[in-house]
Amino acid sequence: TVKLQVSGDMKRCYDFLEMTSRSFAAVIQELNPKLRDGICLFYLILRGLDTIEDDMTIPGAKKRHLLEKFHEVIYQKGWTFKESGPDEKDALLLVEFDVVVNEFLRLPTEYQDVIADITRRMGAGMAKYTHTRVESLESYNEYCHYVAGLVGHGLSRLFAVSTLEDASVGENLELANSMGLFLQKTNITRDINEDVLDGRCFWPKAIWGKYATTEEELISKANREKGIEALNEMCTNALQHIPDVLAYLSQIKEPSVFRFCAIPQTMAIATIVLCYDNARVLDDNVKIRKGEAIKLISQSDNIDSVKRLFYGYLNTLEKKNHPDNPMYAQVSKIIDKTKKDI
Ligand SMILES: COc1cccc([C@H]2O[C@H](CC(=O)N[C@@H](CC(=O)O)C(=O)O)C(=O)N(CC(C)(C)C)c3ccc(Cl)cc32)c1OC
Repeated sequence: TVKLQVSGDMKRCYDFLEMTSRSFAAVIQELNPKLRDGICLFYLILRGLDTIEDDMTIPGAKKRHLLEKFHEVIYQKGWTFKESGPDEKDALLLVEFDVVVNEFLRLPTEYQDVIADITRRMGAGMAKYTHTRVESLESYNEYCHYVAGLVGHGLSRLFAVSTLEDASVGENLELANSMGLFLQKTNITRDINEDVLDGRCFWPKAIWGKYATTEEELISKANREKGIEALNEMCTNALQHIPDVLAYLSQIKEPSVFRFCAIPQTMAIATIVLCYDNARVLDDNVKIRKGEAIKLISQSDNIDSVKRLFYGYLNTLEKKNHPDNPMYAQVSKIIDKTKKDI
């Protein structure tokens, strides 16, 4: 019965994975068996942390304690959390978190150590940002490091520990950090309308504060010209990570690991280029069309194809980048530098 119960828990973990993000769940399930369960569990533990961070019904002090202690909780058999707010979309994961703990404890110790280390550092970083706002560019990069860059670090170390990738992949953590920052900054830039309407804003005031006095004014129709200039500066800030992203992907050799890493990045370049100079971002949550996403998934299976995709999106960006745009010079510089790497 133990065998049956054990496989039942991992099956349940994959059910949760599919509930949280269907498209990405499929890519994780296609990973090499040496990484599949470890990354599924890492993803669910991060999702658990994220659910606590996002839950505005949890009082500040209690939330900070939960975030800072989460790296210990993942070792506690039977641990669950049944106090999530009613609207939390991933609350069920925390209600049944004991299933994730059971499977986490069955991972090789080396995998547990990486996952626990990242969970500890991310939880501490999230706790800090429950009472600190993202104002300067430095705090923007630090916040994105905590919530996304560290995921890049942890995954790169798991790739190396699995021996599917070179040990060097788990050592050059600057490139790994950029993999997280490009994804996170693209999401933050794209989600401005939704976030401001939710009463949150992850755009650094050092950028938007030059174009508006409040977040509401930033997305208002009355202030539209200035809003677009702020949007273009946010896009430019995200675009600066592209050279590191291509350098990181160039070192990944195992096919299933490559696709796992490349698909989110090609989605992100398509999204950030769509957002550039696009007023609709301030009114709506813009997403690339389903057909384009399907094309990207099918063409993100080797570095030459990914470089070709990036080259194509940089050409689209070039056409959207006009000399009268204040970001013109910076964007041109990133395009030229990246095209030289391709
Ligand atoms: C080397 O680094 C990576 C390599 C491959 C994938 C990711 C990264 O990609 C997804 C992709 C994903 O989750 N896509 C969603 C769409 C979306 O959320 O925008 C989806 O396809 O549903 C993503 O977005 N994040 C969330 C963070 C960005 C915060 C790290 C994420 C969360 C947990 C894990 Cl284990 C991995 C990732 C990496 O992380 C940097």
